[in-house]
Amino acid sequence: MSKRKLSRQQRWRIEKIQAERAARADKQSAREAEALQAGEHGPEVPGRVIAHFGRTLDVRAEDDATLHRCHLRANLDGLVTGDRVIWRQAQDGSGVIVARDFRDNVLERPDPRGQLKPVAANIDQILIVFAVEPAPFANLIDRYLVAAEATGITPVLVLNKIDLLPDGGGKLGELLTRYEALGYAVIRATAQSEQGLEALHARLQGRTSVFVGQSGVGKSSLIDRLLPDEALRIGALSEDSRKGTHTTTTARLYGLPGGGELIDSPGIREFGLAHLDEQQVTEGFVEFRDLLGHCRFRDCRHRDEPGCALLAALDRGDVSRERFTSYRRILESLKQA
Ligand SMILES: Nc1nc2c(ncn2[C@@H]2O[C@H](COP(=O)(O)OP(=O)(O)OP(=O)(O)O)[C@@H](O)[C@H]2O)c(=O)[nH]1
Ligand SMILES: [Zn+2]
Repeated sequence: MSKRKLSRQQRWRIEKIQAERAARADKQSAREAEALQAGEHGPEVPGRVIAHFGRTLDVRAEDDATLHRCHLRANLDGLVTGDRVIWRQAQDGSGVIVARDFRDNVLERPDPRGQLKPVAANIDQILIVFAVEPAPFANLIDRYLVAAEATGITPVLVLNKIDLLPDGGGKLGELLTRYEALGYAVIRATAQSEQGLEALHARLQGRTSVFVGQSGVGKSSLIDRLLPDEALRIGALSEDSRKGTHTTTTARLYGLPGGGELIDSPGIREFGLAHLDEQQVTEGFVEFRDLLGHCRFRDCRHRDEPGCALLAALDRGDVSRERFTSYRRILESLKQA
């Protein structure tokens, strides 16, 4: 047998395997389509993914907020917590997801191999929690803001542990005024008392939020207060997921008793800056945006170039020294990473 013939035969085998695989997938789709057509499922209704475990997902019906264990139609993939979907209910209360709605946005995180993976979708705001103690190190808030800006999701600053704040607000008070002047919402909170969360409750109403922030700032304490009923916190879990290890890793959507929704997972809490490039960092500084494109050189890197619009704004005092230094430091740290 000639070499060429052999390779043709190999090709034929591969094609045969692929055809068989496609046929199997078609068959499954056909079975599903048949079941759907036979009226074994109810009408198409909207829902939201509140957790997912591979090809099995928990979906909350939008009309009555009931939870349903659903599986995916064969041709649908890559759903994440927070996705809005169209699904159909089976007689036993389970369901099949038939379509995914457009996403307003998606939060991504690098997997262990460094590849970006979506973890949650349709988030209205990223609550960046920091605290009086441990005090945020220089640039920390800017780092989070830049990372949040890159997702297109609105960042909100939450200063926790205000019970530990010195009279007059101290240095942190000044810092916050600076961010408020840039247009960021700043919420003051303390997990020490129920009244300490009033501003936070108001901000969470009617929105889907995630909490991020450095270790020890009180994210767990705040979330425990917001979801006081433990049953509520695990209420969404079905039998198998409670037994499995998924609970600690996958993102989950919780309805807050005071209104609003929270998507939470250890991975989301650690959301940071790892995967940004220089342009994203530059655009992540909101006060730079109107200046970008006005430098004399199109490829200006805003270091010491003549006619740099950013440096001119810095000289005029329109851009704060602290923020500009922070910008430089963040770029430096990207190079080292
Ligand atoms: N004084 C004071 N202490 C607080 C407040 N919120 C949380 N703490 C304390 O701060 C410590 C850290 O709180 P956690 O809720 O575990 O912080 P975390 O952000 O979830 O930390 P990680 O789980 O490491 O990410 C705990 O000892 C809390 O009791 C607050 O508002 N005021
Ligand atoms: Zn420039």
